[in-house]
Amino acid sequence: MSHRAGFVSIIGKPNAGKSTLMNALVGENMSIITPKAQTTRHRILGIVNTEDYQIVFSDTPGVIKPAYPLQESMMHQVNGSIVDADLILLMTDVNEKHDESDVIERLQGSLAPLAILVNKIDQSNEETVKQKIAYWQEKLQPKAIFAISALHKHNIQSIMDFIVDNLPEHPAYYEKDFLTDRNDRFFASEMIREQVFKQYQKEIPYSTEVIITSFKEGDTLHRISAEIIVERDSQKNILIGKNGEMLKIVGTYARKSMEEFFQRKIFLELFVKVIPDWRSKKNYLKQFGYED
Ligand SMILES: Nc1nc2c(ncn2[C@@H]2O[C@H](COP(=O)(O)OP(=O)(O)OP(=O)(O)O)[C@@H](O)[C@H]2O)c(=O)[nH]1
Repeated sequence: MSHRAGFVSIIGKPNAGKSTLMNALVGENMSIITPKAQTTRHRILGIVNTEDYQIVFSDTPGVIKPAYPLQESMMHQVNGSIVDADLILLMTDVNEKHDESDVIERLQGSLAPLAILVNKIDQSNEETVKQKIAYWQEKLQPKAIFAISALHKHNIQSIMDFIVDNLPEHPAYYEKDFLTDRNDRFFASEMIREQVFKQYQKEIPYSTEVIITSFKEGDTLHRISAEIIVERDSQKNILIGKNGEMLKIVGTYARKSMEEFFQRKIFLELFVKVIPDWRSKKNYLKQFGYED
């Protein structure tokens, strides 16, 4: 059989479980996962290679109506990955109460085959799952519908089989040892951002960006320095916490994630910096990698 390769985009609302699925499919923790919506801000490629095929997955930010320029950039990345897709996986939460018209609108115009994934069935019952499947069947007539639990890796293999069956015949797009388009600095910054999303409430996570200012690689130890950027002095105080306690917690957990990811000891230094309104300023968004 000849070689197959293609781009598979995972699209859906915030919190549907896209990053959890991508990690389950790729078998690595490429995308950070938190209980808060809008955790993923960039399109991230995760690549699965075998001798016979190459699947290039795109995890994408959740579809929202953008309220500020950072979110506009996030939605450009969603559109880009829909345009590129050979196959689209539409991720939906079985318990989603709102209609998903904004997601469906974005998919219009795409000719790529569509599979719908009804996720989090571990938090549902047979009757509801059946109703959801019937709903999506009628609404979009997809090529396939899967009831899954990304978290418990339930039905993941059926999705993989479907994808491989539907991949176009094509030579590999990337070298076969290539697993992602992102570098170690990106993953390091994401592991810090993950802790900011987990440890703080309200607007702090959404007002935060993480910049790696120094990354010195060693055989047994990586030395990493990072700046956590917030929008206001009040946020800086919350981030640091009384006697620096909160920042210490972020640093400890982020360091542990990094040690596991890089399989090295990590020395991590964190600084907090205020850049007023960075999420709305094109020059900062560009500098932070959001505008292409
Ligand atoms: N119970 C249950 N929870 C899940 C499942 N899949 C994902 N989750 C949880 O849902 C939350 C959101 O998961 P993510 O994978 O970050 O969702 P996402 O769609 O990438 O979110 P955004 O980055 O906001 O677009 C996390 O707390 C996950 O653990 C599932 O199958 N069952």
